[in-house]
Amino acid sequence: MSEVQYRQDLVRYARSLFERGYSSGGAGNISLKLPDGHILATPTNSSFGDLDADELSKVTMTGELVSGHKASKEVLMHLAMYRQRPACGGIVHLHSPWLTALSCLPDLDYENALPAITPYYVMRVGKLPVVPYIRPGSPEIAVHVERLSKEHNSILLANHGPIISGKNIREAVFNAEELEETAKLYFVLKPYGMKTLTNENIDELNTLFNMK
Ligand SMILES: O=C(CO)COP(=O)(O)O
Ligand SMILES: [Zn+2]
Repeated sequence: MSEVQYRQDLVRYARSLFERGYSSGGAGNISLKLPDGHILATPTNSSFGDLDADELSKVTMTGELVSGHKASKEVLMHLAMYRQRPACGGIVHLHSPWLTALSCLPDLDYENALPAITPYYVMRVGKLPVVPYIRPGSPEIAVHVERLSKEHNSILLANHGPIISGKNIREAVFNAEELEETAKLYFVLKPYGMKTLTNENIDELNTLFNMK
């Protein structure tokens, strides 16, 4: 696949997320790993709805701009995740409504914000640890993300939103969609209580269908 195709992919997935309400205004950022080892990211303050493939920010693994517009203020957080997850090829950070609502709950379990309520959540994400609130763009977020990324492909930033990875941009977007749906189900079910999968159920899924 050529770099032009990677650029087109990023623009296409971003627009799809924008059109389905996963991102509004200039919120969120997306990146992918290019075959040359550099990272292609959304420029700071850009909208997922109207990205220009030629203006995307190309940065080195240490964050120096190679070409394009100034990168997202969260690029250090993305780089921290790529460093800890060598098989990761794409990352999505969103302010999607259900996950952001979840990130604001007073009684969040910081070890795992979402219980195992459905098989696809277990297969694609499994656990969702939480980083305490830190202002957007702070390099301190990257320190927490670096610490948690080895074990987790998705992390929730308190009072902010999720950062979700995958082996490529397509898988990262699929993981994001699954996670957002799971957060929505969690809120729908919360007044009624919910039955979660057992450890045996989880082990079976992880043995047969681990997509993380
Ligand atoms: O979501 C965001 C900050 O957390 C958006 O920031 P950028 O526009 O710099 O990517
Ligand atoms: Zn953000």
